[in-house]
Amino acid sequence: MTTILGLTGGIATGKSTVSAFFKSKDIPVIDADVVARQVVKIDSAGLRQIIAAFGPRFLNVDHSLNRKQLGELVFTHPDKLTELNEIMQPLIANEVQRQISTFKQLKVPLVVLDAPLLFEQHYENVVDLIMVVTTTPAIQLDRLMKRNQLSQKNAEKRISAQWSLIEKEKRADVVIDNSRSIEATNQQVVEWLEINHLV
Ligand SMILES: CC(C)(COP(=O)(O)OP(=O)(O)OC[C@H]1O[C@@H](n2cnc3c(N)ncnc32)[C@H](O)[C@@H]1O)[C@@H](O)C(=O)NCCC(=O)NCCS
Ligand SMILES: Nc1ncnc2c1ncn2[C@@H]1O[C@H](COP(=O)(O)OP(=O)(O)OP(=O)(O)O)[C@@H](O)[C@H]1O
Repeated sequence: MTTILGLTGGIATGKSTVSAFFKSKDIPVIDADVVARQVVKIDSAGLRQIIAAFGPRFLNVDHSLNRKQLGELVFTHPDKLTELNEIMQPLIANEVQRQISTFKQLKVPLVVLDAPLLFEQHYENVVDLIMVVTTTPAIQLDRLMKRNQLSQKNAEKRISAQWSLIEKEKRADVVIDNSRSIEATNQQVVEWLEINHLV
């Protein structure tokens, strides 16, 4: 039997940091952000749909998607984010399901699904357990501003495009506090995996 562990949290709370730890332990990770890039790669049907909806100004000269420009639009215009989600979420869900089926056929014991929008896009029924990586709102804002070179106002808009951390924590099987060192975070993950006989 395959256990699917959903890994989520808020933007910049540390999902990629925790998923890197799983990968270092040879536990396979399906990364919804990576899938989201695959479904809009150059010449894909997904990219054609986006350009039809948003216009050719969102293409780079090499005909790839200009992610920075599209991000700036959708995270400051909620109606545009809804439109983007309507195009992208079915494409992402399809590919995620395909990858999960493959791992199940191969009887891989533990697979992680790293999905920032796990709750918002209703992946609860796709996973067996949910791990929420969290931190304080102040640390989240600070890490996001630094990583993406965003003003406080734009970082706050990106945070508010997702459910609040409190709502996500309430629905978790385990909450990992990523407010201190990465080692302290990894230690919490290992302890929980061991207690639950997942490694
Ligand atoms: C708007 C886009 C082009 C901006 O690209 P960019 O390279 O700047 O950001 P990236 O994809 O690395 O996402 C960074 C983080 O933003 C947050 N985020 C991304 N998409 C969304 C969304 N639709 N709603 C809320 N938050 C989102 C997530 O926390 C994600 O980890 C891109 O985020 C996108 O295509 N989003 C729609 C697809 C999606 O929903 N992806 C999330 C996987 S479920
Ligand atoms: N414990 C930590 N201490 C200091 N910095 C950290 C810690 N954990 C993560 N960071 C940094 O915070 C930023 C956000 O972390 P990360 O990219 O893992 O978040 P994420 O949840 O995957 O983000 P996104 O939702 O955008 O994909 C990164 O720049 C990362 O290097």
